[in-house]
This record gives sequence, C-alpha cells and structure tokens, in this order.
Amino acid sequence: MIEFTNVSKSFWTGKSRKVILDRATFRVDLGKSLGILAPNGTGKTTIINMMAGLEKADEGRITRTSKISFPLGVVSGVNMKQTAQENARYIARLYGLDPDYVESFCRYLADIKEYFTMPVGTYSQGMRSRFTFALMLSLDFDIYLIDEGMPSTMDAAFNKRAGAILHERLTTGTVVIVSHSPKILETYCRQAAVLKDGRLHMFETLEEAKELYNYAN
Ligand SMILES: Nc1ncnc2c1ncn2[C@@H]1O[C@H](COP(=O)(O)OP(=O)(O)OP(=O)(O)O)[C@@H](O)[C@H]1O
Repeated sequence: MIEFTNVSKSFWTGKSRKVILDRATFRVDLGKSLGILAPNGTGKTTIINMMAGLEKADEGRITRTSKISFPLGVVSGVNMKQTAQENARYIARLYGLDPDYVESFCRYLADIKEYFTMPVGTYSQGMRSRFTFALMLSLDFDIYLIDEGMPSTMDAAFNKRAGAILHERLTTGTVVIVSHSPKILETYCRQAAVLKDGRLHMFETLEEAKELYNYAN
C-alpha cells in the first residue's frame, strides 16, 4: 500500500513557485492498479519519485508498506564501476533474495554475454537498459511504478523475452502508471486519477477520469 496524507510539494524556480501537490490525500491498495493522468510538465515524474521514496514531500506524510519498485526504466542503484554480476548479487542481497537466482535471471534475460562480468560503465546504452530492466524484473515487487509508458529497447529479441515476463508481473502485481495519455493506462489500470491544480482527483473507472481530463485540458 502507498498512502499520501496531506502531501504538499513545490519547487522554487527562482521567479515563482511551481506547485506539484497541494495537500493531496490518496492511497494505492494492492490489487487496485492506478493510472494517473496529467499533462506534461505538471509533476508526473516527481510524484512517481515520491512514491518510490526518491523524493521527499515538503509537508504531509507518505506511508509505504509494500515492496515498491524504483520507477521502471530508471537506472537506479546500479553501480557503474561494478560488473552486472556484482550489481545483481549486491541488489539481490539488499532485497533479501537468492543472489544465484537473481544473477542467472539477469544473465538469461539481458543476454549481454561476456559483458556481464565487465563494469556497467563500459556498456552501450542498450545493454545498460537491458541489464537494469532485467534486474528490475528479477526482484518481483508488489507495486510497480511506471513513468510514462513502457521502457523500450531497440532489441526485438529482448523485448519479446522481457515483454512476456513484464506482462505477467503487471497483471498479477499492482501498477501505478503516470501518463499524459489515457491510451497507456488502458491495459493495466483498474482505477484512474487526474492531477489538476495540485490535487489528485480519484475515479473508479478510467472513463470517468478521461472525462475530467479531456474537459480540463
Ligand atoms: N528540482 C527541481 N527544481 C525546480 N523545478 C523542478 C525540479 N524538478 C522538477 N521541477 C519542475 O517541476 C515541474 C514538474 O516536473 P516533472 O518532471 O515532475 O513533470 P512531468 O509531468 O514528469 O514532466 P514531463 O512530462 O515533461 O516529463 C516541471 O515544471 C519541472 O521543471
């Protein structure tokens, strides 16, 4: 479960204050995947980062009681000086999982051959994203945080392998997706919200959320 209670967040731009959340209260329960609709530049990444624990609220309380992913597609917690093997084993221990399992899962899925035992800093961008994506899928979270749709790599074989596992994780787990486009939310979200003027308006269905979103934008 993720719960925001009277959470406020804003940024000072040097000229004015950009309000992202204004005393927002809402919760995401396990089994009730949530899509948040918000236009670009209004705070989607900031909210996802707050859910992930990467960004603090200015005021209010954020309660997180489940195993919550880092935002999907984000290279987070990976040490560039260490090899994929070292990173996989380290992160497995951090999450209380079997390092042998996480290592072999990542080896299979990322399929970066001998680079698996070379420092991540030497990888191409595609290799790096295949590895971090594989790592994330190996961790089996309760709640997956997705910033603006699915990450895509150019490697068709990887997308095919990872896509099937991702789909399985997202349909059995709980997902929070923030997006400017209702289309992206359709596949996985049971309920939807609209971010407007710092408030999160929750709806039971995506259809209802779309009405407010289309009306407001
Ligand atoms: N550290 C910061 N300092 C100042 N302003 C910031 C900071 N981080 C974000 N912002 C501003 O807050 C607003 C929301 O940013 P955020 O990245 O969360 O929005 P977004 O909806 O994800 O944007 P996009 O759709 O363009 O990716 C933007 O106007 C951004 O410039």
